[in-house]
Amino acid sequence: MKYILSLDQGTTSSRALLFNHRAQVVALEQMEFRQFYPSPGRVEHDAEEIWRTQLAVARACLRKAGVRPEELAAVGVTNQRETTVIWDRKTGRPIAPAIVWQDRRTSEQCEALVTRGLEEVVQGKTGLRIDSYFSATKIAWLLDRVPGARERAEKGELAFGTVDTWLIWNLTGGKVHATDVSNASRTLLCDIHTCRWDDELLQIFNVPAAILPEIRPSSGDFGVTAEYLFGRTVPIAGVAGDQQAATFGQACFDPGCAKNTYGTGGFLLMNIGEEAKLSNHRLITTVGWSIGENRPVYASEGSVFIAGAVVQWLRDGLQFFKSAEEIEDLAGSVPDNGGVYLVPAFVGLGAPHWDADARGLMIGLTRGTTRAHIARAALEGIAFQCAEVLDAMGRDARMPLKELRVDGGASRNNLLMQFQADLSGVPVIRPAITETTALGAAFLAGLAVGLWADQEEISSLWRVDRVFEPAMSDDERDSLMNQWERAVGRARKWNT
Ligand SMILES: Nc1ncnc2c1ncn2[C@@H]1O[C@H](COP(=O)(O)OP(=O)(O)O)[C@@H](O)[C@H]1O
Ligand SMILES: O=P(O)(O)OC[C@H](O)CO
Repeated sequence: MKYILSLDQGTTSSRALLFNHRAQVVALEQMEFRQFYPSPGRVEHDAEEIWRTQLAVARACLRKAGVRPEELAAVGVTNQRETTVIWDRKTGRPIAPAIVWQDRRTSEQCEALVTRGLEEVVQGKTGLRIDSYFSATKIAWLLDRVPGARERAEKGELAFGTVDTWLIWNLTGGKVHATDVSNASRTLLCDIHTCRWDDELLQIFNVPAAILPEIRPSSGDFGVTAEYLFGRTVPIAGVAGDQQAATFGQACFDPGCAKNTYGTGGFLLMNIGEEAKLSNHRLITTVGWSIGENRPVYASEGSVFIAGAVVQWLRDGLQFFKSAEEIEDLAGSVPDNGGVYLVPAFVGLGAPHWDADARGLMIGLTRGTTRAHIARAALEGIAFQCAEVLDAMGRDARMPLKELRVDGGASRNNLLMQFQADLSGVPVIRPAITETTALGAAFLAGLAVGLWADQEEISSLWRVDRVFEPAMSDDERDSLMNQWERAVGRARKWNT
């Protein structure tokens, strides 16, 4: 029996999962690590702690399952995206804390680039917006602030990587400095049409080429693990950013197939095929993955900043209930929202509004409003935001969405899933294995080493747990969406 060890390095925890050839989870280990908030808007990680926890859970996972390293067919890596690490190639030590994707310290630099009129050329090449979310301005910030760093980077003494690259470097004992196309496409430095680093972009963002990793296909050769880590070498054969990996793990192989992850935030990705079409509706275009030498597959992406986090807020901030699951019964105890709308714009609004100054609001309150109505409005607010992104995706792709595949903690909520199906007018499908991120990396690795023959075989491993069919009339849906849009209109630009 052969297994795939999948390393899932997320924003708040490092996880390792072992999958067998039937794509079943054999063991899972997880460790949280520290978040640093040195000042408002800044979020940092200790890259060495990321590596330590990742290695620890990988070893613990093998121990727990009683699987020997020689039984591993390959290792897959998937990761929080955009987070930026720079280290010394000789010592392997980071020159500064990692700047996390949520960190807004480079917002001003981004605004300056937009003012210089560079948005169009950057969007045309990268599919992204000029925003501090992505890696490029984080790299320049580190090079300009850490004494001597820029000079050392130009001499080739320093290495940059997103978290995948950092893990691969450490897994291979410093032998491989590489990233995959999906992670490269999140840096603002990669031309997504050619999947190469682009000189004009490097110049715009002031990043020296000598610091960059090699870009490789997501399913392919990333070297082997150093012998001292697991007792023998194992090929690293699949690498992808976590949202792209989840899309692969959901077997969204056909254009028009979309997935939504309902975690802290919501990440919607739709397969748009082998051409990097840009969005006309304020979404971003990103590389999904590439298999060996095949053309890459692209995805349209919309991020909703607050999804499951609104449930956490009701639980911890307002003490509505003790555990997140309880929201379903509370919200289900009333037949509808009673006219209440909750726009969870706690940190502004993401796609498709991109309004950093929007703030949360609750509207439609009457003397008859109860906690149950508010709980229901909170769940509905998650679905409304996702429906707006889906609508933008549908209009961009000019193809009707066939179904929405879901995963993430809040996808366990049946009321929410039914409401999402009702609003979107398409079936919402929850798979049997909801560990789709780790599974996607495992699939990419397994394909490269021949554990699975092709994507058809993978599709046959993906199984449905439950389908939520839309059951709402068009009139009712239109009227709800209309009210939601009015509520969003009032939340926008509040912080100005
Ligand atoms: N039954 C539920 N109904 C609604 N939200 C839930 C439920 N269970 C968990 N959540 C929410 O899902 C989120 C956790 O999901 P998870 O996929 O683990 O997120 P992340 O990977 O972003 O940490 C939390 O924000 C939590 O409030
Ligand atoms: O680690 P997650 O699941 O919060 O995902 C983070 C995303 O990759 C950020 O773009």
